[in-house]
Amino acid sequence: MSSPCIMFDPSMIQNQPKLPKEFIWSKGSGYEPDSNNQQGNHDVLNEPLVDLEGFFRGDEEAIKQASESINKACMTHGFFQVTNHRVDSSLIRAAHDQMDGLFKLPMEKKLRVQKNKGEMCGYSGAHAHRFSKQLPWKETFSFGYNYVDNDDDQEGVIVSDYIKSSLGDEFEFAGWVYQRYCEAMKDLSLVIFELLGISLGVEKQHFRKFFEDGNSLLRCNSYPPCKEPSLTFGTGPHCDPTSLTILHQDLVGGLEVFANNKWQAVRPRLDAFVINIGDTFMAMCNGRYKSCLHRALVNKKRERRSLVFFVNPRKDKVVKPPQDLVDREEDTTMSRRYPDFKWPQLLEFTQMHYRADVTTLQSFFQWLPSSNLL
Ligand SMILES: C=C1C[C@]23C[C@H]1CC[C@H]2[C@]1(C)CCC[C@@](C)(C(=O)O)[C@H]1[C@@H]3C(=O)O
Ligand SMILES: O=C(O)CCC(=O)C(=O)O
Ligand SMILES: [Fe+2]
Repeated sequence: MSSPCIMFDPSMIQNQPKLPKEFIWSKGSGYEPDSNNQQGNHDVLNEPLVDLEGFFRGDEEAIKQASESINKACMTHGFFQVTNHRVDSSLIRAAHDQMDGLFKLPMEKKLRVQKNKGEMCGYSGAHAHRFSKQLPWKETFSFGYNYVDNDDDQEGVIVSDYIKSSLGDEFEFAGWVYQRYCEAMKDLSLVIFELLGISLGVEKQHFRKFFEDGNSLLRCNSYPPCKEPSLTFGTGPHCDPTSLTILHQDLVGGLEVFANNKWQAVRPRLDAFVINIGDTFMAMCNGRYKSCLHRALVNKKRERRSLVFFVNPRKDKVVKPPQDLVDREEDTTMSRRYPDFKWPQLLEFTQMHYRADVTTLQSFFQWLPSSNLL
C-alpha cells in the first residue's frame, strides 16, 4: 500500500524537532547536500552585473559592453544579474507583498487550488503530490501566462482571471498585480533575448521574434525556516528546462550557482533581476551557452521568498538554432548538437517521466524517440 503524501503545512512542519525523512536528500542520490550546505559557508559569485540603461538609450558602445559580459557569463555558467531594467520598483514590491496573502491562506483553501500531476498552475506544498522522497522545503503558487490567447483551453486564461476565479474576489488586486508583473517580465525577457542575439552574433531580432508570442509561467516561492537546513534543499540542484528564467529574490539569500567547479552564493539585490539560461535556450544556441546549474538553500531562522518567471516558446514552434550559428561551427561533426523538438515535449518529460536535474536535456533526447509525441 502506498503511504499517504506528506502535508506541507509550514506552521506545523517547521516546529517538528527532526526533519521528516521525506525531506532528506540522501547520500548516494548524487544530490546529497555537501558538508557545507549552510548559508554563509560558500564563496559569493562575482557574476557580471549588466546595466541595461545603455540599451534603453540605444548607446551602441554600452550595448556592445553588455553583450560581451553576457557572452562571457553564459559561456561559463549561464547566469548574470541585470540592473536599470525599467521594471517599476513599486510593482516588484507589490508582487512580493501579495505573496503574504497567498502563503498565509489556510491550508484547506490552498488545497482547493492544489496542482495535480501534469498541471502547471496552482498551489504545491513540497511537490508532495508528485514526489515521495527528496522533497523540496518549499511551497509554491504557479500561474500560466500566455502572450497570445492562441487557443481556447485553460492555458489561454490570463493570470488575473485565473487568480480571481480560483481564489476568490478578495484576490482581485493580487491578480491585477501579477498580471502587470507578467507583462513587465515579458518585456524584460524580450530585451534580454535581443542582447543574447547580439552576444551570439546572430541576427539581433532572431530570439526576440521567436519568443514574442511565447507562453510562460510565474511562480511564487516561499521557503519557510527549517530546523535542519543542512539535510535538505529549498530547490534541489537543477538546470531549468525552460528557455530563460527571470528571478527576483528578497534579501534573505539562499540561491547558489555552480560556477568554476564550486557552489557559489548569489548576493541578493532588490534592484536587480537574476537571469538564468535554461536547457531550451542552450539547445537554441547549439550548446554555446550553458544552462545554469543552481539550487536554493534554506535556513534556520528566516522565511525566504522569490518570484520566478520562466519563459517558454509557443507550443507549436520548433526549437532549433539559427542557421547562421550552425554554419559558423568550426567542428562540422558538431554542426547540430541537439535534435529539433518542441517545448511541450520537454515539458511532458519533466512533468511525467523525469525530475529536472543537471542532465535533463541529455535524458530527454534519449527518451524522445521512444515517446509517442513525435
Ligand atoms: C517546467 C518546469 C518544471 C519546473 C517548473 C518549470 C521550470 C523549472 C522546473 C523546476 C523548478 C526545476 C527544479 C525542480 C522542480 C521540480 C521544482 O523544484 O519546482 C521543477 C519544476 C517542476 O517540475 O514543477
Ligand atoms: O528560489 C530560488 O532562488 C530558485 C528557484 C528555482 O531555481 C526554480 O524555481 O527553478
Ligand atoms: Fe531553477
